Amino acid sequence: AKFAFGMVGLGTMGRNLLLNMADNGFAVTGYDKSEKMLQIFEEEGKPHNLKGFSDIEEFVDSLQSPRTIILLVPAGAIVDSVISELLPLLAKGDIIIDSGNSYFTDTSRRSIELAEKGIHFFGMGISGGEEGARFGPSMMPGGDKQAYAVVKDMLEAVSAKANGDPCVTYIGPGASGHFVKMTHNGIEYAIMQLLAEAYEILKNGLDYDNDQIQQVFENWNNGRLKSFLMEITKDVFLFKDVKTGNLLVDEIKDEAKSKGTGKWTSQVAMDIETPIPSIDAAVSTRNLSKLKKLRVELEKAYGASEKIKASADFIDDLEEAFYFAMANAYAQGMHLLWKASIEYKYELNLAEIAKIWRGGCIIRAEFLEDIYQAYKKQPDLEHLFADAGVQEKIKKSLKGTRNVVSSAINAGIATPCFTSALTYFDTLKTGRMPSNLTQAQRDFFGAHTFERIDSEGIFHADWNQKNS
Ligand SMILES: O=C(O)[C@H](O)[C@@H](O)[C@H](O)[C@H](O)COP(=O)(O)O
Repeated sequence: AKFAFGMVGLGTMGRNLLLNMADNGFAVTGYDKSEKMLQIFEEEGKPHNLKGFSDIEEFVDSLQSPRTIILLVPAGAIVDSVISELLPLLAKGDIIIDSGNSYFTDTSRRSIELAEKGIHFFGMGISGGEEGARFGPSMMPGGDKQAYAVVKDMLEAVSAKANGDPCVTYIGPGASGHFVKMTHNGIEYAIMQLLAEAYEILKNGLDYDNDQIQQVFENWNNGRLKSFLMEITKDVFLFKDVKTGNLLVDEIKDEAKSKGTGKWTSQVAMDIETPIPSIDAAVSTRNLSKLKKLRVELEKAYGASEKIKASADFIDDLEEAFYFAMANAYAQGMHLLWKASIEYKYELNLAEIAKIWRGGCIIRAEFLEDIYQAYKKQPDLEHLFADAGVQEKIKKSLKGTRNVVSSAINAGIATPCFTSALTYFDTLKTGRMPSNLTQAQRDFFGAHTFERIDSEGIFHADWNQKNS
């Protein structure tokens, strides 16, 4: 019998997703040029008697029609070369699903090119890492709505479940799936940066040792800050380095790497004028962390940060500040999706996106239930902070947040993500901003014109003229 689904790329993610599909009773096969990958796949696939191919023609020929081929290969040119290898072997109505972290404009180009050839193309974000792929990821497929019917049952079966709901839904047309995944990663960067800043405040601001730090994250994971990233963070502070006997985290270089999805999110947000400063701060801070030599030199020149003069309830304030800043990171990401849906005509359902992010993905968290309820209640909600339920919680966290951010600033402890969240919030809730002065200055030095508050029209003033 022919296979229902085929995977190109038998790296860990590709293999794990195939095993997950086989566990759910789907007839699957895989293709990879590397005999080694094929061997590992067949070894791991023994319980299901899984067989793969290193010959692409045999692979395509083994699939039932319409053929559904999932690509899990590195983003970029490799995706295009795999597609051009497959194309001559495919027929109208066949489906290709690119599940790597592809850049959304590449996905929209590919979906247009392939549609002209009668091939249905999906750009599908998959989140949850290797573990997620194996036992239940969150998936964000965008592409041809009709063709989605062919893969819907399979995706729902293999996906993570949150309150019994599958963590997958049809996201929208074209590159909407990869756009949503990119934004997911932007939020992921911000939450990870917030955890790093909380760690810095506890360690260098309050002189907490690793056990005390572990306890704080453990407590937080038992409360409203419960999340996948909080969970792995509390476990990181328990993980010993066999070599030194110390915690492994203390043996790791303080230089963060990145593969680009966070940067893309910030770049697009700038392009469509929807500020996401907490995510920008996380991207910039990873880049600053790479300047190790300069940082050490400047610490010598200017001195290190000081201890925080912490009030008795400072740890409670820190929990409030984390809640506030975390909410800001999600709110900025959701606002970017709201704007992108208009800008790129993605018709995004923000409630459904929050719903599928409640399980399986890296940013899964208790708070996503609040986000889901807010957008379910008001599907056209422009900004999460306009939701009454969220407003109450945000208001309660403000006092603690201001105390933590000002204490860190006074101690010289860098908190770019906490601070940018607070300044973003304070700017966003300012009805009359000082940008009238910016307009005056632009018109003064560049005749860039301005609008008046009392009448329609575009105005320019002769700023050098003496007041009569
Ligand atoms: O949702 C996920 O499963 C992750 O986000 C996944 O996509 C990957 O781990 C990131 O791309 C890492 O990104 P950086 O290397 O840029 O941190």
